[in-house]
Amino acid sequence: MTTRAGFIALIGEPNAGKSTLLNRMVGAKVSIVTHKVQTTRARIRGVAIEGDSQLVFVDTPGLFRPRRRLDRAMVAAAWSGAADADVVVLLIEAHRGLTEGVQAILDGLKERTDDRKVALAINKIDRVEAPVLLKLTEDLNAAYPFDETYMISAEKGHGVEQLRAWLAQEVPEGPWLYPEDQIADLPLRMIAAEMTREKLTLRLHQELPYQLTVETEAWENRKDGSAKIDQVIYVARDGHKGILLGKKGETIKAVSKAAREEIAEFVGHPVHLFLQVKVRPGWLEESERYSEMGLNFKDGNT
Ligand SMILES: Nc1nc2c(ncn2[C@@H]2O[C@H](COP(=O)(O)OP(=O)(O)OP(=O)(O)O)[C@@H](O)[C@H]2O)c(=O)[nH]1
Repeated sequence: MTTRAGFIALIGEPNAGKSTLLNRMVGAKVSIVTHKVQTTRARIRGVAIEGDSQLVFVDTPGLFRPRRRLDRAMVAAAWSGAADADVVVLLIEAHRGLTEGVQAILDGLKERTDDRKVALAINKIDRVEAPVLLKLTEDLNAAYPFDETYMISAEKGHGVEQLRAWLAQEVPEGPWLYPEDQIADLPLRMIAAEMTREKLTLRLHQELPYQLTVETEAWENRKDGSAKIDQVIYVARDGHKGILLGKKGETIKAVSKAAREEIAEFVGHPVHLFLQVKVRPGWLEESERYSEMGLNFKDGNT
């Protein structure tokens, strides 16, 4: 059997219906954090199985919070946050159409240099008449060369199956990223590691060494209701350590603060986060590092 697996970034303005769509695609059984969707900013939001494909949904949390204007810089940052996605889905609202915010996202998409596929999903089609929808499809495809356009209603379920089937065929061939029995409940420690990794990505942008991973080594729930969490950031080279620490340690301090706040919000109690940077040249070859991330060890993973 040929399996496929990949990461999918669902992007869009606030209120576009990302959570609704995600929940529908993922289904209650395998969603991770559906009960806290609005407040959750874990990068991995859910895992869906479609035939022989495993679809791992990631998001770019916090970057599309309600604002009057989405400026280009923010959209660019959002894009770099979604950088490890294999496929991108831009979700827009049918009745709002090509807003300034959507335009900003399109501008951000155009700045990309890779050839990743991007699908357009026009959501909330239940709120508009057919002619409006056709005109909108035309306008949006004139504004950006989408690989596919789907007209959906995340709430009512229209068109969602088709979108999911397309995603299943677009993710790359390869072993599943999560063992089937782990999907229902990605361990908290892994989610916490993802959060720290995300803060590193946001802070370091292009500078971020590709060969980097974050692990939660220890998690101690204390009597006072707080948790002490120890995480290790593994880098492949000595030089990378300096980048991560920053001048007088200011980079790592800022990352630690941001990650601590986010993890605390997620778990709902105070957190003491301790980050350590370790150089381990061979970590990419160590299967243990992969299982710690909830991934299957596989060679040649790019
Ligand atoms: N009429 C209609 N409403 C929808 C549809 N999909 C989502 N909604 C509604 O749109 C609102 C926003 O949906 P969410 O899924 O929370 O949107 P989101 O993009 O995750 O929002 P943020 O978390 O703010 O980024 C909710 O009230 C949904 O019920 C749809 O297909 N039709």
